Amino acid sequence: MELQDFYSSHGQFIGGAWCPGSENASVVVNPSTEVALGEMTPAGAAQVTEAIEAAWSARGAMRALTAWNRSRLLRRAATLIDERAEALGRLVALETGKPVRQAVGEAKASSESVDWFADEARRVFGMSYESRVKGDRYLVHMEPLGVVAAFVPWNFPLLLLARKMAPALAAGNTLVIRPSSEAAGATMALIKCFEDAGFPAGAINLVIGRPGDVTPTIMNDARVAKVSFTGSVPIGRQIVAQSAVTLKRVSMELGGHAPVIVHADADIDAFAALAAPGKFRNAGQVCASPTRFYVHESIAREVEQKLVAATRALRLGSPLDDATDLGPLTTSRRRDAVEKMVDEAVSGGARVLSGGTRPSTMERGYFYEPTWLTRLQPDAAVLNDEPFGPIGTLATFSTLDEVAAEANRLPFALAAYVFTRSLAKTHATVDRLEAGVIGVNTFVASTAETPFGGSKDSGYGREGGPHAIRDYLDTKFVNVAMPADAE
Ligand SMILES: NC(=O)c1ccc[n+]([C@@H]2O[C@H](COP(=O)([O-])OP(=O)(O)OC[C@H]3O[C@@H](n4cnc5c(N)ncnc54)[C@H](O)[C@@H]3O)[C@@H](O)[C@H]2O)c1
Ligand SMILES: O=S(=O)(O)c1ccc(CO)cc1
Repeated sequence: MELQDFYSSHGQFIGGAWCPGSENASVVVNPSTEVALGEMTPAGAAQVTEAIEAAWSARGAMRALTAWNRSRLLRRAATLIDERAEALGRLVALETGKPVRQAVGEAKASSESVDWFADEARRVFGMSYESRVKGDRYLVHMEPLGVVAAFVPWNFPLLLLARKMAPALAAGNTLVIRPSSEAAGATMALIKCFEDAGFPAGAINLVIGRPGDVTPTIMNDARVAKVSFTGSVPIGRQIVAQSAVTLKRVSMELGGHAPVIVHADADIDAFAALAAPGKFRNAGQVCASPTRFYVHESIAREVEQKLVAATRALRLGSPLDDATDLGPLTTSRRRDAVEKMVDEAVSGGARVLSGGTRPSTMERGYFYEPTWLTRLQPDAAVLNDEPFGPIGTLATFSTLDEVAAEANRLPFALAAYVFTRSLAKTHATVDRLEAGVIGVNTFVASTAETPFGGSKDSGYGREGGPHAIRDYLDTKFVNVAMPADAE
């Protein structure tokens, strides 16, 4: 099916039916060609209210499902996502510019996440314990919150959506989802997997619209009990402030600026082989992307040479080509922001070790060369603001005290990475780092079964792992006193 036909036949998903949006059409652009993939009609505020009403009405149908039923539905959705992974990945590649192999990997990881929460649905345990009054019982029930709103960004439109939908549905909630319009088709195709799995009508609602039409409507509606947001720190702050009006619960998965500490005893070849693809995965548009690389001064020269060589071996090109490692940035505003950061750093005296420009080989598209910068001024924007693009910075250190202070200097505390062969150094470094997730000798910091999230300005709440479902549950205490004349 042509993408335009898919946008027209799908669109918004409200109360179990696909329908067009009520607002003027907007164009979805292919970031690697700058050509329109098609047009879709965004949802207006009235449709967002309809979606909240549908989710509110479907609470009963979701509560009528047993945990085993919810588990079966999630398992079916996971299987469908897995079966459709190639098609889902292709949509992500077209809409966001992510290389197709990485995009298919994202679809598979989304399936794993839904599959993992299919099991979690059956492990929502309450408690029963002895009362301080003989014969009475204290019971603690875990219950769904009701209607949950999920705001999902464009950089991992499948995985980040799956990580919100799966625990919310496993716990028995209903959903109103607002994805980024940049990845409209990929999101619709993922929602279709849940529809085809057989969730009750109204349990899952999708509204793709402009923030001004969608967000205030959701935030001001007291029927929405919780909001889970992934995106930038400034928008996260706005949503937390707005949540006060109706006292919604909030989970925030915001930005990062991950430090990487490479100790003197690290395996340099293994590090360089992981660091180049790790840094430039999805063109650096990953909140956990490794960004500030601190290398022990005794190995700095060798690390720099090997890192630059490994980076030059990466293939930049069409996201639809299986051999591509690096596609374009997803939006022109991201490419422009990256370009500005690099140009300002260079004006301030930074040295470019590789990249530092748009590639001369690509005539169109929001491409930017994988870039390494060194000798940066401490106040350079790239060392302080999240680059969210293909830029890595290199600096040296001599002591753990010095590098730990530098790593923790920023208000972000999402991911951090450490490379060493020593267990003692591993523990000493990990203990000092402020981060929600830490990779030691690896850039894999998140799996379906492990908790992902940050603290400080990087937000709060955890996605993935056994902790995640707690954010979607309410606790009810029941004190069962025996009547004096009970039989
Ligand atoms: N944590 C992440 O995974 C993640 C993902 C995407 C973007 N970002 C952050 O966003 C920045 C760049 O992205 P951008 O140019 O799209 O920035 P942005 O701040 O405009 O938007 C970030 C995300 O929030 C959404 N958004 C914007 N306004 C919103 C609102 N009022 N209500 C609900 N959602 C809203 C957008 O659709 C997008 O998905 C990056 O610097 C990065 O910090 C973070
Ligand atoms: O692919 S993952 O490493 O699991 C991952 C983690 C965080 C984010 C948020 O940008 C995206 C992907």
